[in-house]
Amino acid sequence: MKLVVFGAAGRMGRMLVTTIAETEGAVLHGATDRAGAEALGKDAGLLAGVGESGVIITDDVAKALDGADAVIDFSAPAATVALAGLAAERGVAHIIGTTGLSEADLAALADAAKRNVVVRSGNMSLGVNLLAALVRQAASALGEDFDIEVLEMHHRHKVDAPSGTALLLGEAAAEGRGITLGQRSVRVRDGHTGPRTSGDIGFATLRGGSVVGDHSVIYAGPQERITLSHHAEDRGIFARGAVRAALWTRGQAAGLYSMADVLGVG
Ligand SMILES: NC(=O)C1=CN([C@@H]2O[C@H](COP(=O)(O)OP(=O)(O)OC[C@H]3O[C@@H](n4cnc5c(N)ncnc54)[C@H](OP(=O)(O)O)[C@@H]3O)[C@@H](O)[C@H]2O)C=CC1
Ligand SMILES: O=C(O)C1=N[C@H](C(=O)O)C[C@H](O)C1
Repeated sequence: MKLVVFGAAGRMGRMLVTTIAETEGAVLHGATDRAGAEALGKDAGLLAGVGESGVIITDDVAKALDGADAVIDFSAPAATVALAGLAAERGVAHIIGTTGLSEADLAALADAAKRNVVVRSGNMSLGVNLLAALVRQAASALGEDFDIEVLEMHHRHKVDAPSGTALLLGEAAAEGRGITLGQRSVRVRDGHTGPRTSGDIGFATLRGGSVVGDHSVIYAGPQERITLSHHAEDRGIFARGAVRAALWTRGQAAGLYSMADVLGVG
């Protein structure tokens, strides 16, 4: 499969270039980054530290997509939405790891998925997608006397909150409870908040240092507490999931898929 890495100079972009070089059946076909980025004109493999790839990082996305099978995109919301249209026009499958997407962004991606194969997940790792299935199951088994709180910590450079993974886990808990997350989520608490409303799903965000990604779902009940957690130790887990998703798209019908579809969990 001929793969393009969009946002190739980023933390995940460089990890993706490395993972593609290590994956049988995957070939780096193109690498792009933002107009004006310092990395433009550099070899993507050299920048990632895996040796010369012969693929030069460009801001000409249309040209990079030419002849490609899939594009892997861990960038920023506006860039992801713009790319969705370009990829759909060319029939290049779109693997989306970008988080911090608004409702309008998600609607635009769903629209592109009517005519293209799109895989989107707030977390591409096997562990988190398995955790989501466990979170759903626990939420369904426990009643509203168990308060659900989602806690996450990430590195100091992360720009969106709550994390895509926290929202994915919150959605899983809401599904287990048979409720709509948007109507019951509490994403910020500050000042005199009053007591907790039974049935809400709360979120708490920590930022600092070089933490790759820690997530816990806490079920706080009367006199007991259950915690389900995942600790990401290396970005390679996300990149391997994304490349696996790209290989999985071969022969799939147009549609919006999740990592649970790719991994067969959940
Ligand atoms: N789903 C998952 O499993 C995971 C998701 N993520 C998500 O992936 C995204 C990227 O994370 P990370 O790699 O740490 O961030 P970085 O900031 O390191 O990388 C983002 C890259 O995208 C580039 N970019 C930004 N805007 C554009 C644009 N308009 N066109 C082309 N390229 C653009 C950036 O360029 P520049 O720096 O010049 O702006 C940068 O090279 C985030 O949303 C993060 O939450 C991260 C890890 C796992
Ligand atoms: O920005 C990150 O780094 C990460 N983002 C994703 C998220 O928002 O959950 C996935 C992972 O936790 C790392």
